[in-house]
Amino acid sequence: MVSSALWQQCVARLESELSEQQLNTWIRPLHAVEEEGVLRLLAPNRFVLDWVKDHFFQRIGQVVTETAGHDDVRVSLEVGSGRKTASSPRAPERPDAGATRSAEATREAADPRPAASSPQFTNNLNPNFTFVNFVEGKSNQLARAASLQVASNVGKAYNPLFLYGGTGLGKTHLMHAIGNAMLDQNPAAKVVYLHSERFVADMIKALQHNSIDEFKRYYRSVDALLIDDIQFFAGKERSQEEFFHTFNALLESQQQVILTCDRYPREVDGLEDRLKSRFGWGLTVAIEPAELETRVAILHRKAEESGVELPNEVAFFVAKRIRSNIRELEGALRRVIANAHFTGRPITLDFAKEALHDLLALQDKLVTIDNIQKTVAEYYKIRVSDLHSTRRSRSITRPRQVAMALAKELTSHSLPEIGKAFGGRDHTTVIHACRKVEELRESDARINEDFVNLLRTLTS
Ligand SMILES: Nc1ncnc2c1ncn2[C@@H]1O[C@H](COP(=O)(O)OP(=O)(O)OP(=O)(O)O)[C@@H](O)[C@H]1O
Repeated sequence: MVSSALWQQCVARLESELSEQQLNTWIRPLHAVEEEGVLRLLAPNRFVLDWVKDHFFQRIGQVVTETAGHDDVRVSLEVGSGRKTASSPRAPERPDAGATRSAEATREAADPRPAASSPQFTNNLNPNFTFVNFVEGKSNQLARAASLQVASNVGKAYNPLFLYGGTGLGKTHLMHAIGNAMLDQNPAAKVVYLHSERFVADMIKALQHNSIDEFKRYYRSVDALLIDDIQFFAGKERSQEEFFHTFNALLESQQQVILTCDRYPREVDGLEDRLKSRFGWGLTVAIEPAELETRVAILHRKAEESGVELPNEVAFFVAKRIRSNIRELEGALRRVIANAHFTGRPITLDFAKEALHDLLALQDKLVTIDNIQKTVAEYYKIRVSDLHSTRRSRSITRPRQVAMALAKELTSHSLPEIGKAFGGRDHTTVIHACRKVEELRESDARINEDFVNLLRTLTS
C-alpha cells in the first residue's frame, strides 16, 4: 500500500537494505499520504505501528530526508487507512493516537477478513493456481490426492508434503492450490509461499542486519510454509541449518510444511542427510510427465480459460508433439492463439502446424531415433549395436522395447520407420514393443522408473 510519490522512492531505497520479509511485514503495509510538509504514514494496526516505530522509524526519517533532498518534511506515524484519510483530510494532533480506533473500525468494516490476516503476511500465492483448474491425470493423481488431503487436514495429514518431479509439471501449481484452499477455508490463515532462493536471500539479509531472531520468529509463526524448488538449498550449509530448525519447530507444533524439488530428495547432492531424512517423515510424492490424454485435456482447459475453441485434432497434434513439460505446452497454445488473434484466421490443424513450425523443427532436431538409441544403450549399459541386433536375451530385448516405445512417444516417425531403424524390424514388432512397455510400466515399478528417467533425459 503505497500512495505518495516520495514514499514510493523511499520504499525503493529501503528495498536494498531490508529483507523481503521485513518489507512485506512492516513497510509495504504502510499507506502514505503527503500533506503540507508532513508525510503521514498510516499503519494498518497498533501492532505494526509499534514495531515500525521501534525498529524502522529513525531510519525512515533519514531516508525521507535523503530522498526529498531537504529536511523540511516531517514524518508522522499513526494507525489508519487510506480510505479514512480521504474523508478526513486533517492530520490528527497526536499522530499515533486520536483517530486510531475509528480508523481501525473503518478498516474492519470494509474488510471482511479477520484482523489476523492483515498484510503482515503477504502470502505470495497465485490465485490462478487452484485445484479447480488443475487437470487430473494418471501422472499427477497421487500428488493431487495428497495435496487435497493436506488442504483439508492442515498440519495433520502429511507433514511435510514433499512434491517432486521434472520441470513444468505442476508442482508449484499444486502447492499454491493447497495454500489457496487453506485461505478459502480460513481467510485468517497465515500461509507463506516462497522460492528457496528467496529464503536464502532473506536469511543472508537478516544475518547482515542482525535481525535473525525476527527472521526466525516470522517463519515460525506461520500456519503453513510453502517452499519451492528446495534443490537450491544444495551446498548452502548455513541456510540448511536455519531451515532445519525452522522446519523442526513447524513440524513440532503441527504447522504445515510443503516442499517441492526437481528430484527425489535423496538424489539432491549437497543437501544434508538429516534434512533428507526429515523430508521423508511426511509424504513424498512424484509428479510424472503427463500422458497424452492429460496433455490434451490440459490444452482444452487452458483454451477454454482463454475463451478459445480448440479443435480436438489441433489439441492432439500439439499434445503429441510437446510431451515433456506443461509449461511448454501452454507456451505453444499461447502462440497458436496469439497468431490466430493477429491474423484473424481460424485455428485449424494446418494453421497450428504453421504457427508452431520453428518450435517443432527445433524439437525434431533434438529428439532423433539415433539419440534415443544412444541414450537407452548408455542407460542400460549395453551397446547401440545390441539394439539393432537379433539377440533375444532379456537384458537386450527389454532395452530394445523401451527404446522403440520411446521412439514412438517422442518422434513423429511412422511405425515402419521405427522398425527399420532397429535393425530392419517389422512394424508389428514395434506395436508389440509399445504394448509390452505399457503393460510393464503398470506392473513393474522399476521399468516405469526407467522409462520416466529416460523420457526426462531425452526431453529436458
Ligand atoms: N495438471 C495440470 N493442470 C493444469 N495446469 C497445469 C497442470 N500441470 C501443470 N500445469 C501448468 O503448467 C505450468 C507449469 O507448472 P508449474 O509451474 O506448477 O511447474 P513446476 O513443476 O513447479 O515446474 P518448475 O520445477 O520449473 O518450477 C503452470 O502454468 C501450471 O498451471
